[in-house]
Amino acid sequence: MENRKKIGLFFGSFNPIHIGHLILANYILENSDMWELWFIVSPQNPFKDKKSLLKDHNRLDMVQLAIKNYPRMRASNVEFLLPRPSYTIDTLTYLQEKHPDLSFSLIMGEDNLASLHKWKNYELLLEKYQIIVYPRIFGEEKKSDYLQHENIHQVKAPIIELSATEIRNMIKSGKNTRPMLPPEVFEYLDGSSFYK
Ligand SMILES: Nc1ncnc2c1ncn2[C@@H]1O[C@H](COP(=O)(O)OP(=O)(O)OP(=O)(O)O)[C@@H](O)[C@H]1O
Ligand SMILES: O=C(O)c1ccc[n+]([C@@H]2O[C@H](COP(=O)([O-])O)[C@@H](O)[C@H]2O)c1
Repeated sequence: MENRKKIGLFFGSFNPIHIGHLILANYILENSDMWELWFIVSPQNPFKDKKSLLKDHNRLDMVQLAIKNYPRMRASNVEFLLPRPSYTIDTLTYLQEKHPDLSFSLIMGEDNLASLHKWKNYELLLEKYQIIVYPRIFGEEKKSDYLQHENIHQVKAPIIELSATEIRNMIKSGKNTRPMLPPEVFEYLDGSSFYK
């Protein structure tokens, strides 16, 4: 019988964190036996376009601002300190060794599950960790073969189809993004030149 405290890990670049992320995180905390949910801010990925990617610490700052009134959410910079590119299995292994008293699960959209077979050591990841999968509207017609796996748990979280890319584009063209961002994140960006 598992009696370690459960922690849900939500990985992303959070460039910036938006209300889609926050609504999902809150839904999972309120509808599961998770003790806490940790946002793992991914560092600048050398394989991705860096042009509009803010520095690691700016994205971490925004996550911290967004969750300051959510005591069961935390922001983690663990991947800033690990070798790059960051592979999820390596981060999970590191965290599990550092916190043997905690039990980590991965939170993932259906879109990411569809490409899980391309991830580093995905079989090990599936075997050792629980994965919570939430719905996304995405192009892939075929549902993942792993949906039936015993370590995959589907949740019916509401789908708020916002993307950070859309928000960055709106800021660039001078449009109002206030309703899409946590208020503290809106203020942080509004007073800066980021994405403009
Ligand atoms: N609206 C949303 N609702 C729930 N999950 C989301 C939403 N948007 C993105 N995610 C998921 O959150 C994680 C982190 O997202 P990420 O930082 O890549 O945001 P994004 O909005 O997809 O960014 P970008 O548009 O820059 O690619 C990813 O696993 C992604 O699939
Ligand atoms: O470990 C891997 O091989 C791996 C491959 C692709 C993506 N990921 C993780 O999935 C997270 C979301 O990926 P993406 O491409 O939707 O930004 C990202 O933060 C990575 O931590 C991990």
